[in-house]
Amino acid sequence: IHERLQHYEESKPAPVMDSAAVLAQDLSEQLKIKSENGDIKELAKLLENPHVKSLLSVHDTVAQKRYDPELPPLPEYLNIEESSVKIIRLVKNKEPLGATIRRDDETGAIFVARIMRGGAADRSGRLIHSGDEVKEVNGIPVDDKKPEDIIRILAQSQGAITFKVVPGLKEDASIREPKVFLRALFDYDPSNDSAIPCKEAGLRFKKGSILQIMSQEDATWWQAKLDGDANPRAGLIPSKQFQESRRFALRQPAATLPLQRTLSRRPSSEDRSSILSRSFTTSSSLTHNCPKGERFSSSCFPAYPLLSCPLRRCGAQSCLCQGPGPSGVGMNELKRKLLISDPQHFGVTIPHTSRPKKNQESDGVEYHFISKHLFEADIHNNKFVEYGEYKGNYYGTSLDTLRGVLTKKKVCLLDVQPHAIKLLRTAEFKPFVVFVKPPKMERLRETRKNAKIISSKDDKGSARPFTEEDFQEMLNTAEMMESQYGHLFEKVIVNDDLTTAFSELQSALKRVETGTHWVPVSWTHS
Ligand SMILES: Nc1ncnc2c1ncn2[C@@H]1O[C@H](COP(=O)(O)OP(=O)(O)OP(=O)(O)O)[C@@H](O)[C@H]1O
Repeated sequence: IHERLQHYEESKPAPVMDSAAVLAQDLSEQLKIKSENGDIKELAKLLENPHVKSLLSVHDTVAQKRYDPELPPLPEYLNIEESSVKIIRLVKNKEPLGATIRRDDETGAIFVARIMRGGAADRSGRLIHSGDEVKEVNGIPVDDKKPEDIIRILAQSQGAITFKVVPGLKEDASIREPKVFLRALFDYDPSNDSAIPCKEAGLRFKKGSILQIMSQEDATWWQAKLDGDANPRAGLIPSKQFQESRRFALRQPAATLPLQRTLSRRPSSEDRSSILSRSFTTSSSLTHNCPKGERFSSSCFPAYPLLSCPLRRCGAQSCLCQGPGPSGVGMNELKRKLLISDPQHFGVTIPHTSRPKKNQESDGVEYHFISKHLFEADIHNNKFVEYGEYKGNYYGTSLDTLRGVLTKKKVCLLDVQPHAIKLLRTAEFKPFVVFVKPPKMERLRETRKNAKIISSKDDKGSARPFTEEDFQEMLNTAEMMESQYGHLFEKVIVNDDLTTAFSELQSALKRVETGTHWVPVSWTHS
């Protein structure tokens, strides 16, 4: 009946009047006076029929929207506990009820542990709440039952289910909770999670999925939905705090990320003519403006969040950050291709240096040449996205040069270290961070057969063919970087075949610039 009536909910039939019973009564009185006609007699008889009278009375009740049952007053002898019992009838079809239960170890009482947002119980007008004590299900007392038995009764029931509950006192705070969106930074499968209170209620998701957090009422188990999922019912996921505490407990002593990429890069103008390869961090004497505790070292790994900060959909982004990628993986090659593909649309920054200008160089072309004193003052005033020192000279990318590219309405292509990405993750720069990673060893050997790497080990920085060690180092570094900084990357591109990787990068950028995508809420405030 419930399902059939739902059909009428859409057409919303409106009553012509809400006092049909009174009208029928009046009519019936008048018809009695003129009872000689056969038809009139029949109509009068019909209107006197108790079933018709009841039908019209029900019609009027519905038309007047007087649904609330008129309950008899509570008997005075009822004790407080009995007076707080509620009988609830829910209509359930094949989908799960959307509630989990728990048993109090001391008293054996069964409680509603949580109501899954958007589930059948939740949609039935929030009649049941977490914290309610369940006394009976379909007339069967549950105090001697295990939660599994009750779940079985519930799973087998269809149609109306009757609960007798003692309402809990706790207010359902989650109704007022704002719904937040987060990006998952790990894969989760509830069937492999021994800690989850109910595996069936768990939500499976993949790293990178956007989760709509429906309830954070429980500090350990949040309720979430996958963004865009038509199923209205939320599932359980470990809360941010809980997942991070578990990961912390399991964490291995952190390995040291090889300084290879940071230390192996060479001053650009000395080694490369291309304006795109303005890397300047080169020797082991390098110093970064990396905040304390965020260098590539074992003792100070950043706390890697497993769920991102709150997100919101937003339009185009202004700055493409590549990196940190392993040396030789092809970042400059991809950057060069992008710039050639649309020089009006993409731009790069020109670095600053404190080294003396060479004869063939011009200020503002290869570098902005400034004095060591001024460079140090700019470091002090946090004017650099990142900087380094090589052979006693400073090299760095300033925030102002980045702003200069952006004011020309260009997308700035930057190749920076993780700490710099963090610095740039603001409403002003809105970076889209791409991590370029190498393919498997066999494919590296195949694709890089004729490619040359610019050697960082010899000081002249000459180009030479890739060696097995280069490939291995590239793979190891990529793995380390992904595991430590994966949460900063919006897109991971495997640079196997260069043309394929390039078109993947191009279409990702196009999507970002033309469509909407998820960015931290804080970026959308300004
Ligand atoms: N997919 C690919 N297939 C074949 N060769 C490639 C591919 N990608 C890049 N290369 C070649 O590998 C070499 C190194 O590439 P590139 O200079 O772009 O790396 P990089 O990541 O910028 O290195 P570094 O950070 O050390 O400057 C170049 O000769 C480039 O042409």
